[in-house]
Amino acid sequence: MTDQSRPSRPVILGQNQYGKAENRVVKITRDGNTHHIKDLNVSVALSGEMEEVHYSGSNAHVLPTDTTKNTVYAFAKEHGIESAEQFGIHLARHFVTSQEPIRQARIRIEEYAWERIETSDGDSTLTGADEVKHSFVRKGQETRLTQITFDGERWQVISGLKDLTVMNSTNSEFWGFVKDEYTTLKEAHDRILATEVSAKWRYSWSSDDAPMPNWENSYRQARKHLLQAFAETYSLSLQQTLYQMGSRIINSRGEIDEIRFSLPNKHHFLVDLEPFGLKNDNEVYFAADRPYGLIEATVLRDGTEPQIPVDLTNL
Ligand SMILES: O=c1[nH]c(=O)c2[nH]c(=O)[nH]c2[nH]1
Repeated sequence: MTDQSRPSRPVILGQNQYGKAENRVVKITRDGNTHHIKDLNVSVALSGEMEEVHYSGSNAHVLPTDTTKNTVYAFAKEHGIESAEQFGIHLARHFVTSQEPIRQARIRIEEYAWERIETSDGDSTLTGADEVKHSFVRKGQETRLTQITFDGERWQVISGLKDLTVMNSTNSEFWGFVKDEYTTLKEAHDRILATEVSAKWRYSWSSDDAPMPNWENSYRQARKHLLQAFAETYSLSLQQTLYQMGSRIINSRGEIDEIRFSLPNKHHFLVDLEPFGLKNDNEVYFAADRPYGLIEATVLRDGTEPQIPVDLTNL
């Protein structure tokens, strides 16, 4: 618009940008039995000739934010995610070169790092074809917790962890569930299973007359058994995985009698890429943050009384 044609306005538009923020894209690459994860949070901000949509509401220059979201997921399939930089460059170039009014694209990406869970040598219940490398723990330390109570005579020690995020990119199904008139969930025979483990375990030690457990070693071992049980369980529900994690700890650690889990089911939905002529062969997922299923239970040694409060959210 030239200066002559621009209507004079008492209030003018300053810097502006728009796009879809925080597109949570998870890409699984299957290299035979070995799976690789790329887990990104991608925010798109576009700017250019966007005066009219602000002044008059004309959308003639507006590529919908919904389209920018679809582009992120379609590009994950079409171009893969080699690195956050390569992926962001692809996207930015696409928006600026394909849409005349768009003069600048800013792509911000957070990448969440994952490392493989080392499985146990002999304990695994998986055999042969099941033994895929598909289990990951998110990098970054979990928070370790403990609560000590003493009444002058008896001790109660409850320890545990929170924010330990784990994912299996296969070996998880969910089907055969109750269906009523409101049920729309499709049965899943190969889904992602991901959760952020919050676990509190109670030590049987309660008297100064008994030897104290080695707290450092016990924590390390409980964490290890929990992770290995997660990785080595072929899961038909998160509830089953929860029980497996708890029973592995109770069976392997004589000093622990009870364990309480709170497991959010971090849903990963397959993105429908059909509208873009692309087949999504269990590769590109939308990682939803809410709502989430919340699976909670106590697992305890037979013959012991539960003592961990059910709603112990923070120690
Ligand atoms: O492992 C699961 N347990 C459930 O109870 C449940 N419910 C649901 O919708 N998805 C799942 N997944």
